[in-house]
Amino acid sequence: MTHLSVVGCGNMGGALLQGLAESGDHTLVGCDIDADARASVADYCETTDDLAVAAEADYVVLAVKPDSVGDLLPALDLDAEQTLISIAAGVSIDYLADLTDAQIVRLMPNLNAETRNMAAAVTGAVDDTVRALLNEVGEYAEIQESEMDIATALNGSGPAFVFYLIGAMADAGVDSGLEAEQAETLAAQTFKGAAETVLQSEQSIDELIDAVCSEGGTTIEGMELLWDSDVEEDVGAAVHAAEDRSREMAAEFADE
Ligand SMILES: NC(=O)C1=CN([C@@H]2O[C@H](COP(=O)(O)OP(=O)(O)OC[C@H]3O[C@@H](n4cnc5c(N)ncnc54)[C@H](OP(=O)(O)O)[C@@H]3O)[C@@H](O)[C@H]2O)C=CC1
Ligand SMILES: O=C(O)[C@@H]1CCC=N1
Repeated sequence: MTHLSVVGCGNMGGALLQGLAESGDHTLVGCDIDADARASVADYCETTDDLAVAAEADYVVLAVKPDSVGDLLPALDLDAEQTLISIAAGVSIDYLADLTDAQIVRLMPNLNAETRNMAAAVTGAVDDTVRALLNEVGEYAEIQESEMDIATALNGSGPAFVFYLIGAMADAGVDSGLEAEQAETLAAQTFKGAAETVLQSEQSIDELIDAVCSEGGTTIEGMELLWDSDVEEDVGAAVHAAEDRSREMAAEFADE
């Protein structure tokens, strides 16, 4: 039985607790200074505002804003038998190692943990318990720490980019007369199904696009507009803007 605590039960810490609560052989504690944040995860775990209680866990997920890590981590006072799992964007293992004796795992999760569809990137002292926890809430890739900035952009920030695209597709449906709720369901389910198809199919993305485009049909009209546009470059630029910011944040912490 793994004893896991999550310090910071906001958007991401809360999503992890929600996803983990639905399965697995572990006890969960959520620690937050904010009463509303504690209330939001009370269905999924024991809650506390006492850092000392969170610090009793074998695995401690640090899910506070990057700026809070420097004050909070020394206060947790973890030992070498414990594992710290930091999800803070831009905060390096070297920076964390100066502040704790614990084994250090650096994880870039995403908000889809709450539905157990998380895509995560992980590096550092990853052991089988960490792997099992990540398997419970989705898919993960073990990467080099040097790849953390692009992972932060791709799978950490990525849900926001996808939400935006779902919104744009749904808005087009509303423009043409669908009810907002129907349009959102159709757009979101289309993304969900297309993602599952990409994951399960042995065909390439281009082959899958081709499979939807009937000759002289509807899809090719939209695809030709997309191929002639800057959308592909713009989506790539959005990912790289987030990657650049992650690198910039890492440099700010390295200077501290
Ligand atoms: N949001 C996301 O999708 C993702 C976020 N991350 C990373 O996760 C981390 C958290 O982000 P996010 O969940 O969005 O942030 P939130 O602000 O939503 O959550 C952070 C929570 O931590 C609480 N907190 C602050 N100080 C303490 C403390 N000393 N003890 C206990 N709790 C405390 C905050 O309370 P209060 O509000 O009162 O300060 C807040 O409830 C960040 O480092 C971010 O880089 C990583 C991947 C995805
Ligand atoms: O926007 C952020 O900084 C965090 C990290 C990745 C997703 N949210």
